[in-house]
Amino acid sequence: MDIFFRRKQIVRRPTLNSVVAPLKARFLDSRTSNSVLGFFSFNKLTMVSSKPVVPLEKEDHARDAAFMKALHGKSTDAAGGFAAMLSKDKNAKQVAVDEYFKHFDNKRAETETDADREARTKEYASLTRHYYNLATDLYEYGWGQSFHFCRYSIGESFYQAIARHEHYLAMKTGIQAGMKVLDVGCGVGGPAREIAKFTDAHITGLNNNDYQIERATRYAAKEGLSGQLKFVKGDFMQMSFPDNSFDAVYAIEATVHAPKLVGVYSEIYRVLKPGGTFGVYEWLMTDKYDNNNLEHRDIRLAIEEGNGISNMVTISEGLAAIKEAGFELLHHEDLAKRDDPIPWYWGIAGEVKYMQSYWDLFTVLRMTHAGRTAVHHFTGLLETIGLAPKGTKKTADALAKGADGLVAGAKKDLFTPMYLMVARKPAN
Ligand SMILES: CC(C)=CCC[C@@H](C)[C@H]1CC[C@H]2C3=C(CC[C@]12C)[C@@]1(C)CC[C@H](O)C[C@@H]1CC3
Repeated sequence: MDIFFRRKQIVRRPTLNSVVAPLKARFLDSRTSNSVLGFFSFNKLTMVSSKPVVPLEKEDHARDAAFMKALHGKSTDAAGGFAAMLSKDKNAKQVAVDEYFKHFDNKRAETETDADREARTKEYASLTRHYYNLATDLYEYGWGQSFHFCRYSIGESFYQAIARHEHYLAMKTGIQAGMKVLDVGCGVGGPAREIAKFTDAHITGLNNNDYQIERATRYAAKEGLSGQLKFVKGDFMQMSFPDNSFDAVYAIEATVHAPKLVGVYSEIYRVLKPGGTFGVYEWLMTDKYDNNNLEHRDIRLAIEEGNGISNMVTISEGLAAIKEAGFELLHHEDLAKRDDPIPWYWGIAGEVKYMQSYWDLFTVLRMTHAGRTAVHHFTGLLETIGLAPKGTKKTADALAKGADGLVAGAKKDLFTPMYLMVARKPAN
């Protein structure tokens, strides 16, 4: 409480903190007495051939569902990202902002230590969940409902290219009609809907963010796909599915949120049937990345902060992780290295010259520097007049900084968002 005097009388004026603190307390985990909005407990470890890989955060689905309701309320039903952004609860939003940015505020590449990175990985699930509590509406507004990059060809529209990237992974993973398929880190379900229509498979989307699950479920129903698709809440480092439950598994630019890739790949291996295939587009630093090089570290940290990532690793580490999980690697390739006429990052780099049709203009302008500057000022204005909750501009700025990191990483050949790995769980 902050105290000030009015007409010789002491009046207690609630500060944002005095409102937010009880809200944080409401989401305390009674079992651990940790603030599970941010902290973790060592109750479980992922194991690879009986070796512990990484401590896992304790899950609490009831707490997450309550927080989702408090923060997003009826905005789960809003027609588009921008409309949804305006109707959040401002105190809950402050909690999400604090819980996400505590991992990155005042952290600089110059002074970053291994302990900073380790602290982030210990809270991987809360970090990512809060990132998507903050970023999902902006993603939908600026990009659509498929949260990934893609390759582009001449004359192809933005959404056609996005769908083609999804079809390609479905094809490489061998997804067939009637198969039971898992989508790990499904976002709001754009790829799952497309792949379900493309292949006639049954797809389960796994996601740790309740808001995205609500939106994914609603979009699937709207397209009449509820019988073919379902969306399940859960941490991909500790899945609730029994062993050997899926014919195929895919993941599109999602497993990078894991604290350790071998952890999530091992869970995928466990739930996949023997002989089943796993296909992934992975975000990785290339093997040119040198953690002792300040410029490289700066780029990696900007990508992590702007994209909700606790610990991004290199291509060699990604390949080692998939093998360590037990997979037989069938194919691996950096698709960013294909000889494409249009680079994957052109949209976020604001290179309008690559636009393929005037129809794309509306989509593409929102991704460009000009579009981002407009969002920066507009969200600032909306916050000032009280139409958008505090933290909206900070989130938009972090996404923009992350986008600059992605472009710098791509141009310096330090980063790829489309390292394709296709792997098989050996048949018994
Ligand atoms: C975070 C991971 C692992 C994957 C998401 C990939 C992309 C869909 C996003 C990465 C950077 C994002 C940005 C936007 C949309 C979604 C991404 C391309 C915006 C264009 C949304 C509108 C904002 O005003 C600017 C954003 C820049 C970054």
